[in-house]
Amino acid sequence: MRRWGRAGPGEAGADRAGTPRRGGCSFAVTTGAAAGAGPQAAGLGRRALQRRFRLRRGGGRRGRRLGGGAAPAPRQGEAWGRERGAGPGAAAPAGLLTAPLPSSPAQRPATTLDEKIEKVRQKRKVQEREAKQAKARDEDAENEDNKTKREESEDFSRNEEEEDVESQYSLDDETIFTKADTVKVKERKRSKKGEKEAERFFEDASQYDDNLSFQDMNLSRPLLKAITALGFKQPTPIQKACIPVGLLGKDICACAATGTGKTAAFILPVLERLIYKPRQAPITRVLVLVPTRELGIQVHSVTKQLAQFSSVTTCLAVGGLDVKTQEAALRSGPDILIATPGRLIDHLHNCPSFHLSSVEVLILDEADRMLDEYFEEQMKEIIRLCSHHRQTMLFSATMTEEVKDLASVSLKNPVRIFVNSNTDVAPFLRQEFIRIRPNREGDREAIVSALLTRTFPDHVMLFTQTKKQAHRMHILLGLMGLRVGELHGNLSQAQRLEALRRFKDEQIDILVATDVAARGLDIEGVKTVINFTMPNTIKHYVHRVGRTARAGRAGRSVSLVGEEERKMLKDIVKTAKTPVKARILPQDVILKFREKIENLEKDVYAVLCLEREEREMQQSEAQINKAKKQLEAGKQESAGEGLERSWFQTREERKKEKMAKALQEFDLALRGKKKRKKFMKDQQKKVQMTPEERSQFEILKSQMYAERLAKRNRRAKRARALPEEEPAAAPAGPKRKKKVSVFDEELTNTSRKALKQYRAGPSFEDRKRLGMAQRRKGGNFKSKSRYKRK
Ligand SMILES: Nc1ncnc2c1ncn2[C@@H]1O[C@H](COP(=O)(O)OP(=O)(O)OP(=O)(O)O)[C@@H](O)[C@H]1O
Repeated sequence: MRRWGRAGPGEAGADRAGTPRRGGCSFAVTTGAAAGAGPQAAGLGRRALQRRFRLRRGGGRRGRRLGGGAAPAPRQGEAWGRERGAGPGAAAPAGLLTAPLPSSPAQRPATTLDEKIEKVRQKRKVQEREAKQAKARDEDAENEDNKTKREESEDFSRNEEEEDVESQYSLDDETIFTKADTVKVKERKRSKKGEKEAERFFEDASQYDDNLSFQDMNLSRPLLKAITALGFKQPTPIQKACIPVGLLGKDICACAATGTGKTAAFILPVLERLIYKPRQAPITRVLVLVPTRELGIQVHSVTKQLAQFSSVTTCLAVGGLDVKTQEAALRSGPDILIATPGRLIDHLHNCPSFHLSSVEVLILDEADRMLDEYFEEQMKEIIRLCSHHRQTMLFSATMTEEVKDLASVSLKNPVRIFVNSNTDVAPFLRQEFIRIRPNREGDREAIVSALLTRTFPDHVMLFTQTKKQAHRMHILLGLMGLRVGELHGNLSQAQRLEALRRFKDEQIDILVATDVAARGLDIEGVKTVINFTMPNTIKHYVHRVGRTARAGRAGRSVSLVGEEERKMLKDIVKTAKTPVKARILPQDVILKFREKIENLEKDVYAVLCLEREEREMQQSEAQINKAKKQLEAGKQESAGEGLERSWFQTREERKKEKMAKALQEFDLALRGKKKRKKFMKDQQKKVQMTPEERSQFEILKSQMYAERLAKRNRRAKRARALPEEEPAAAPAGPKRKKKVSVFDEELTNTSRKALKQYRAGPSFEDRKRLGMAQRRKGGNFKSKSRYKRK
């Protein structure tokens, strides 16, 4: 039962692609700047035509599966395409959003990955047709009577050109479709210990008035109008709980499941405050920090939609978009600033008139991520620069409860609002798992391909652990004839946004992504999330599967679980509120797909080769451009224009800092058994380092240990702690007594008698003996005496 939801599809505010409605927003300008994004390649037009041809004929696998009623592929270049004046199929080269490209070879159009895949597919198709014709000719020679039959077949093969490709790359074997997967309910093993009560360390307002409506919340008319325009009928539980507390100006630490409307829960009270108490001068009063650029764009878009009937101004400052435009927008003092930490610090250091001392409200969306080690230094810097008298609000679906983790934002009497526990998945999510046996790890690609071809053909997000994996899956699935895109950190910002847009506009059916797309993204209509491998932590899992089953809708996640990932699966089953399912694919289907993938390996290689060639070309062109730019910069510098931007932390610095921190902890851990044990435990709990970082850390660790050891050996030792020097191997023969000097004897003799004598000073006989000796040498006994005491 849905208790809340939108008023209906296609209503106002449906545009969540980040297209702003009002001017003055940096995103609008910068996306506009990206307009030049490469021309639309001819290959794409051909592809669209082929697809239309296939649908018209009612043939083709996809057409059949969709009941022949599938709409033709959306016209490329619609929506954003018109605004940006670019063919969406063409990915913009890196840096396009940040600087105008010089007019020279770099403007040479690059082909997209999809075009390369299509090229390889076409080539393969020609080869196969030729092979088929050759085979037919052989048969013809053998049997003259079948001549007419052969002609028919050739005719057919010419006409059904497209069908050939489909059957080769997709599925010629009908059993693959007819044989269904088995789905069983997974038994839940309840923890005997029982659930640990959450530590209650500040005021708790997790209980909310279920009958509260937006009208009861004392929100201004412009906000109520915007809420209606967005199609929100009832507030969601987190909105019911948070908005009244937020309006009181209290600090909040909130947790609610994915897709339950946390963005509106923190933006609405803030907008109300800004409308109620208008600014005297143009200053930034609200700062919203988010971990990823795409999320920044989305939060900015939601904020603009909610503020559309008020005079509140907003600004977006995230990486990958034009710096100069953002600087200009910041100088105008927007009321609300939405930013990623890195770009914000960049502006704070390089834009003299911009500061955070006027910030009245600080919001951390995905707060647990913002407070983890990755952003630690940047967050310290930002919080240092913010006003002390501010309201702070923290939101996440996996909100931490550890006081020490929250300490850095110095919350003042914060109110804890946990509508869900921090391991709860979205309420209408159906979770499925596919077991990968230890010796069948190589089946993952085949299983995912089978799922996407047979069961979940569209509106799917496929999460992989690495960028390389994501890229390979894009190629592989593309070669199978599926409409795929990829989203990860190896792409330029323009390419990332383009992939997202194509997925939202249903130009592609499957988006292969890394964890960069796991948090916060609200893409309407995602039906299925597939995990190629389980993520590192349950938190990551909750966010990944949270890309579906949003806003009261149903969704499904299918995760492949290897032997090593079973522990996480057990934890998920334990905390699940609805039964978790186990899906089993028929073995012969998996085998069929394995075979298909093996046959496609050559084509994958061909696509990779095309990519490499193109990359090399682009690199040399980029070098030429760089040299050109340097020449120009030289001229500008001499004209006094070349001002360098200063950076808070370079990537290298951040890496070094991370390493230094780990080493510091290790150093501490060396000092005691207890600390060492704790350190080891903490290390296990922490998010894993990359293999390179781990090996570097291990090297540094051993170096450090050696240094400590050397230092310890160099340290001056106490006489009594000195180890006895090992006597050299004594020569054979009678033992000779070692001659000990008086000096040695006196200094090393620690017997009670000798010490007493030392304290009492030299005896009369000694003094006499030494005095005589001194006088003989012509010295003064008193001043030169070895017994002289201080
Ligand atoms: N009161 C409401 N009624 C109907 N739909 C709503 C309401 N509030 C928010 N939504 C919609 O719910 C969807 C999810 O909202 P939002 O992105 O804020 O979720 P979230 O809790 O921040 O998710 P995540 O944890 O993944 O970041 C959005 O499409 C939003 O428009």
